[in-house]
Amino acid sequence: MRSLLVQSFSSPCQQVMGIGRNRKLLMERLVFPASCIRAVCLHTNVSRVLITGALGQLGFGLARILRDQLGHHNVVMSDIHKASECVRDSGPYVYLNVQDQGLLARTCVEQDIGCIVHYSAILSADAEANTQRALDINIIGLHNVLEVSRQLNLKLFVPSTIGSFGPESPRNPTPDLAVQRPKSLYGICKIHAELMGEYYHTKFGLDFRCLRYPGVISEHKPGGGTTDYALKMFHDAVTNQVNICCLKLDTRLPMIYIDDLHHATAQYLQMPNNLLKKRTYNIGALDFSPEELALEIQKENPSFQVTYKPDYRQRIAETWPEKLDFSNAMNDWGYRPKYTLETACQKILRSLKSKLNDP
Ligand SMILES: NC(=O)C1=CN([C@@H]2O[C@H](COP(=O)(O)OP(=O)(O)OC[C@H]3O[C@@H](n4cnc5c(N)ncnc54)[C@H](O)[C@@H]3O)[C@@H](O)[C@H]2O)C=CC1
Ligand SMILES: CC(=O)[C@H](N)C(=O)O
Repeated sequence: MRSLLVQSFSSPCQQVMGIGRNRKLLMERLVFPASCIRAVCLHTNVSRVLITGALGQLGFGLARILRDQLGHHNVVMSDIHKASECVRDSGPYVYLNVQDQGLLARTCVEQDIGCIVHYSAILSADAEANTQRALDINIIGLHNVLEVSRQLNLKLFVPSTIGSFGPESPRNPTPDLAVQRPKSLYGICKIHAELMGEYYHTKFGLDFRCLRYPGVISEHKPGGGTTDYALKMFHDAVTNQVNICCLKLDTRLPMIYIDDLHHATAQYLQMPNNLLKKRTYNIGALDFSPEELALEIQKENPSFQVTYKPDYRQRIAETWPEKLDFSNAMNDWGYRPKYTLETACQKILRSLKSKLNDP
């Protein structure tokens, strides 16, 4: 019984970690409740997932989903800052600067890592303001992660972005395969990541996986991205009711609600290699302009007002796609986003309001 339980637990993990096909076939015939599977996970010697840059907008939410699937202790969050108590209480957390290849390799060995989710990055607006830092983290950090993954035979997920396309790409819709001549430094770093990952896959057999994320909307505070204008709108809507938007009112961009993004990422990580026809997929969901977002927010907050004062971020945004074609992700591995602009806005605003009232 114990060995069957151990094998059944491995079903989700095994796909993330790339365990053998025969065990997978056996496991597919065994069905156990999730609680039982999770309990066994904690006591089994499986390799684990490391998330770099995990204290940003996306790391914690993905860690939560992967921990539900793989077991609490099998997902290690890492970043260069001190983690909050809430993060430290949630599971393993280590300091890790991705510019230090030795420390990265050592962390992977000591923590028994089988898969890296590489979230460390300098986003588009911040990269324009700090070229050297962006090159150090987005290029050198990526090279370190690729090399360590190759040397230790790890699975590697690196997100790309709508920013990897440029003004010469078809913009509505933008397919997976298109001309990619990005004009922002961030976009140049990300197309480099896509191409290097695919090169390592072809040349060294690295299990490299990449999704081109749209702008992510969530309750998170705005950070260094161009699409973070939307996060700022949500926060301003629940605090001072006025917002100055850094983009023109009709700048349409592809976006996604954070829960859809995390579920898609976790699902893609678990896909068996034989179902993947590509290593890099677009995942779209929503597309809207600042004006359309403001109107949606006004349905919940009628007194909310926006003034449009485009700055350097407008020049970045207008070279990006308006809408992504994500039919390959739907056909090859069953990607299905759930949230509409309306349902995502309601969820974000209600949650921000309740936090404001009960911090
Ligand atoms: N949030 C979004 O809308 C989108 C994000 N992405 C990609 O998803 C990934 C995660 O994005 P977010 O969480 O939003 O970014 P974020 O900017 O919120 O977080 C990035 C994290 O990287 C960490 N970091 C910076 N330098 C580091 C270093 N030397 N070593 C280790 N960590 C370091 C930062 O401390 C930060 O916590 C990034 O690769 C980003 O390019 C792609 C498209 C859209
Ligand atoms: C779309 C992205 O990659 C990011 N949110 C940014 O705006 O830089």
